[in-house]
Amino acid sequence: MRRNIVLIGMMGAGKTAIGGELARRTQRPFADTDAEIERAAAMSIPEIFARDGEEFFRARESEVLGRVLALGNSVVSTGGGAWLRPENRERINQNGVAVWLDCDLETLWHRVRQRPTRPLLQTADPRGTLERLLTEREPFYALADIRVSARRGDSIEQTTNRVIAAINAHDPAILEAE
Ligand SMILES: Nc1ncnc2c1ncn2[C@@H]1O[C@H](COP(=O)(O)OP(=O)(O)OP(=O)(O)O)[C@@H](O)[C@H]1O
Ligand SMILES: O=C(O)C1=C[C@@H](O)[C@@H](O)[C@H](O)C1
Ligand SMILES: [Mg+2]
Repeated sequence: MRRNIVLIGMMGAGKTAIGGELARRTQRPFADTDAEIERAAAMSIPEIFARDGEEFFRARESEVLGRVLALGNSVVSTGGGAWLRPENRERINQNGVAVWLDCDLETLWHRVRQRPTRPLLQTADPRGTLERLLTEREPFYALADIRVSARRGDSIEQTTNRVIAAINAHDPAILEAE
């Protein structure tokens, strides 16, 4: 079994930020599906959504996810919507352990409100959209093997420590030296 550690959760939960730190701490390769999609397309995510639409983006996301999971023993940060596709959940569960960074609406909003990089939030009421997405998605995120609450007051280092502790509590073999 390839024990990837796969971070899932809402936009702004810290998947990219925590994933990078977790990879450094656990000495694993790091892959971020959003960054890989942007690199392969040589376009930003808003540009991909604008030119080719969300369905096209989701298809590229599934491809990239499959490719990075196949590397094995990596830390993989996903985009906020990746976990919602059943085929992606199945792939993640087959190739690693899913860690949900569970973050409250206020913290998410505080982090994403300044940035125009999330096309799904380009609506008349972005905070309301974020709240709706959180409500719709939470039951799916809750299917993850491991849940870590990404609390607002915690530093990236503190949250990473809690992710490592939660993985060890779930199955210490995941982080044992290979
Ligand atoms: N304790 C913390 N944990 C995580 N991120 C933090 C923390 N404190 C500040 N941040 C900042 O909040 C932002 C979190 O956004 P990040 O891009 O990591 O989220 P994401 O889950 O990858 O979102 P997306 O699904 O859009 O890719 C970053 O700018 C990060 O530096
Ligand atoms: O939550 C989502 O559906 C998304 C989150 C981002 O990571 C990007 O993957 C994209 O903006 C879509
Ligand atoms: Mg990210």
